[in-house]
Amino acid sequence: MSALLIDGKAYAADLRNELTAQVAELAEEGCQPGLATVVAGDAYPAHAYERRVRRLAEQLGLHYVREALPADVPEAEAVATVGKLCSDPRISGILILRPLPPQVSEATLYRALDPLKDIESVHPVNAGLLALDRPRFVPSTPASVFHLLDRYLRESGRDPERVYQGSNMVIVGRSANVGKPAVNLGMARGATVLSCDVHSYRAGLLFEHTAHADIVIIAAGSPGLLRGEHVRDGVIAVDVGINAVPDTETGKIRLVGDLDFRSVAERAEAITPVPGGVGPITDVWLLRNTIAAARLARGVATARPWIEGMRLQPADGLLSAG
Ligand SMILES: Nc1nc(=O)c2c([nH]1)NC[C@@H]1CN(c3ccc(C(=O)N[C@@H](CCC(=O)O)C(=O)O)cc3)C=[N+]21
Repeated sequence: MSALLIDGKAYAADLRNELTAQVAELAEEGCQPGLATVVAGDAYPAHAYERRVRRLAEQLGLHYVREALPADVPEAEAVATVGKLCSDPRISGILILRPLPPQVSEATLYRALDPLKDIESVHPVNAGLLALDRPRFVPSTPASVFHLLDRYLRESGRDPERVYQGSNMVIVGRSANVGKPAVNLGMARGATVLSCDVHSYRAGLLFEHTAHADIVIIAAGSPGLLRGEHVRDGVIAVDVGINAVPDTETGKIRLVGDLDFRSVAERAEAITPVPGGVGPITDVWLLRNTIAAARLARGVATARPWIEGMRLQPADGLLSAG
């Protein structure tokens, strides 16, 4: 079987078009959503992603503010910067880029966020709402995974909910920003979800589990970890890995996923490529959450930033704006 390629770039382009229309709608009401990013230190991944996000925000015509802090920034100063952005009325959403320098605790900085501007749902209140299946914002990477799965299933003529409710979903990787929220999203859709991580691998269980999966979502940060012999024929494989590795022939650095693409594609029904799969949707979804935050701040009833096709109750009915 040679797998169907799920084209994340095309999906991202369609989503971008939707956002263009939403920004135009808000502009008619005199509202310009604003996105602020906080990047501390000089970690390449943080700066590369900030550039992606900034480019898209500017293309969409959002107000954009970038706070760049030095690598030795005291934690209190980073907290004060976030606090300043929280009280800036022009800012609808705030993205704190990872990784942070070691002296700045993610948990401390995330708690400084106004939950209504926390567009990655890293604040405990928003992470809790997501765990309760009532998300205010769905974090962009797991949201992109399920947006892509939803759309692929619908376009292949199936009802996503019925597929999820009858499926074994194996999620490899337990990060707070991808693996764990993805487990919640999978459960909220009725899938039978199994979460694996390095302990599953060390115990020799990982490949036993993936061999029975109908849907595999892998965000392990381990290039080519899952190979064709580790999955069953007909699996739907979603690769969230973004690993920079030297090309074996040219030695040039290239991006690869956590799937051994060629061997898994031989067995899968459908597979996402790296690059060109989940990645390109991520920054678009972040902007989607930013625009949703702007609409929520204006009390626009329809601003229910859940993923279409999910039976998730919107959070804004649950909490006051506090
Ligand atoms: N708070 C926070 N949230 C993040 O989501 C976050 C972060 N910090 N820090 C850095 C990482 C990195 N990250 C990427 C997202 C998409 C691509 C992406 O779209 N990659 C393209 C390829 C890009 C290229 O070719 O250079 C693709 O997969 O097709 C890459 C990297 C999000 N990050």
